Amino acid sequence: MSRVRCDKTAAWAKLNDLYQTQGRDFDLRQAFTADATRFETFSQSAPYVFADLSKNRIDAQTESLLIELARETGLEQHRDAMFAGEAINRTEQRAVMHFLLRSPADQVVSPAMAPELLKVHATLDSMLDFAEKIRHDAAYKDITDIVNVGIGGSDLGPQMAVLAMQDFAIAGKRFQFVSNVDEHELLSVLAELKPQSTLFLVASKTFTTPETMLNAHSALRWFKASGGQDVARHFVGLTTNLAAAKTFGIQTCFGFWDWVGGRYSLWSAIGLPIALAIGAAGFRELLAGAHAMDQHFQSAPLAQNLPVRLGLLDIWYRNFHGFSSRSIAPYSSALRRLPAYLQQLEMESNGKRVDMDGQTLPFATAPVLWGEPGTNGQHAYFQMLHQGSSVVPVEFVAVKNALQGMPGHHEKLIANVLAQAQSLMVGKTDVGGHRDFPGNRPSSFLLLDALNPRSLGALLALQEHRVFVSGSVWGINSFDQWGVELGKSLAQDIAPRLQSGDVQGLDGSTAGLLRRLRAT
Ligand SMILES: O=P(O)(O)OC[C@H]1O[C@H](O)[C@H](O)[C@@H](O)[C@@H]1O
Repeated sequence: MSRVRCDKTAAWAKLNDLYQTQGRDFDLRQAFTADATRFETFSQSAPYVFADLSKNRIDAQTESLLIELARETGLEQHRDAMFAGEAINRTEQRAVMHFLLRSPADQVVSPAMAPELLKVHATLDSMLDFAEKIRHDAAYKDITDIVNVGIGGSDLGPQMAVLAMQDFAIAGKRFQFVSNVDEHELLSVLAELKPQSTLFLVASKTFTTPETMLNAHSALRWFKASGGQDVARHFVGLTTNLAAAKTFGIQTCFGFWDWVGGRYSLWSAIGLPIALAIGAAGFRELLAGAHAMDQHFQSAPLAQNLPVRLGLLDIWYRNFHGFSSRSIAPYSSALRRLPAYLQQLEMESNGKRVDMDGQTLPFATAPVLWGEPGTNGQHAYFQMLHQGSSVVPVEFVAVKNALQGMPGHHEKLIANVLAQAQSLMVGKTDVGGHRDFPGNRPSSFLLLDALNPRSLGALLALQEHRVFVSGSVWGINSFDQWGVELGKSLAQDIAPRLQSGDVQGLDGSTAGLLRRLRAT
């Protein structure tokens, strides 16, 4: 499919004019004064997620031009190509079908996808049976600790989701995540464990990632050295590379397929820690929430399509306002790893400066994504959000109904998230100097009725699709990650040099550091 580059479309030129004439000076406070229905116009209900977008620097004209831009760049065709199973990951000649992992077994799909859907459900069923066995079978009662060894997409998604689902997690089992090759991480986890009560999940799409392989081998060595007997019972593989897992000594393996990108893999076997925590029914709820968002993305008109509205807003801010970052502020301690998960999702997907054909793009792409849970961030970097010299759009995530074990806490949390979004926008300019808040600082507000498996699934699928939308308009391949390869191969080159001291061919700085590291 040949597509028009976004900056060559008529809509882009019109958006540019709009920005120069009105967008640059857009004032949120005036916009609310002028339009009593602004909240309704710029809020959007989607499955299990309500979004208030009204505190963003947009009006009806901006949104309609952004939609024109989406149409001109072929967003809908691109989306439909993904859902049709076409190989839209062109640099790796792969389909992008993580949505299939959450499609019900009786979903009508194309003849080409039907065998894949069968494999998905066969694996899902056996993985969930296994999870239930570990959770409830008397034979596995002794397993109290589950250690996921993986990195990147084989760590961030499951770790974030297990933490997010803490209110639903089985009692009596602890979940740990070892990702860093820094031995401190593995050592501190192992220090608390006994081999006979530990289940290791070696999670790696490729089963070649050096950090994961070293951590897994070290865990295996510890297991044997501490008297562990039955490797097959205590090590499970989650991978597309079943042969490599077998060579490692693993017998129980749950597979997935090359059409699942690492950062899109928590719905696959990589989600086993989540299933162990919340059970088969809970995991199916997570998938159902994501599937509902998939359907919304596929079928809602663009103007009422939440992933589309968010993704296009990202374009407006990045390419016209020039905002170079977005802060994500989940007002939920359970969602404390959401920013890290979203960093990989967005920055590994869209952190690219060439189009599908490798041509350099003359405009900016993925913003820097960063954040911490609220209210913690307020006592750290919110100073800059309120009074700093750069405007950073904030995305708040809040939960309406939460478990209320202690009086007052949830209300305080909600009062704070509302107050932050409000004060960023309204500002305060009657005092002068240090005490002035310029206001007019944009934010989006995502509200979940409750944080449960279904709403979490929907929230995450929403984020996946909004990243798809901006990547698609920019014309980049959101599904490869060549940018991580160079560092990997140079690390392989450097490792033996740390032993030999050979600095031949290295740049001056790396050579100098290597000499210093070897000096006695
Ligand atoms: O799951 P694995 O094959 O071990 O890969 C783990 C991670 O490492 C790679 O370098 C990629 O940048 C990530 O996209 C991936 O999630």
